[in-house]
Amino acid sequence: MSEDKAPVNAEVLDRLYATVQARKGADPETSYTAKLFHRGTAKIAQKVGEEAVETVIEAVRGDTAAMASESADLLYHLMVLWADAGLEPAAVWEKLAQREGTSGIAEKKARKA
Ligand SMILES: N=c1c2ncn([C@@H]3O[C@H](COP(=O)(O)OP(=O)(O)OP(=O)(O)O)[C@@H](O)[C@H]3O)c2ncn1[C@@H]1O[C@H](COP(=O)(O)O)[C@@H](O)[C@H]1O
Repeated sequence: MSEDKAPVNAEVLDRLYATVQARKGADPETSYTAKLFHRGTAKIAQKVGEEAVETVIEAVRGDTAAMASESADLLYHLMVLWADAGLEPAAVWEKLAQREGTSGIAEKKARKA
């Protein structure tokens, strides 16, 4: 791998979010992200729902390559939804970090107690 190439790992999400943010106010004719912002929250939310459904369809079909592609579409549209709402990825990463080490079963029991 070349030295100057950005690493392909979860940091790609932070870079993607920065790109998405930078597209606010861009030309909807040349930027798909700007086009989504222009179409509004309901349309962006609809796209997130569609991509989520396409992802789970590929999971049930057992096509992991198609699932990876649909998952990328889903994450991209989710980033656009976050940016539209003014939600920073760091707030989500923090939630996940807070949950580290807590079993989902134990958490659910504590909620019901
Ligand atoms: N990661 C993505 C990404 N993933 C998917 N898509 C686009 O999402 C669209 C989804 O296709 P669909 O057929 O579901 O959508 P559609 O038919 O156009 O929309 P509707 O008719 O459903 O309204 C396709 O046009 C894909 O190219 C993306 N578009 C952009 N990005 C990232 O965003 C950056 C900025 O893109 P622009 O804003 O276009 O410059 C790019 O460099 C990428 O890093």
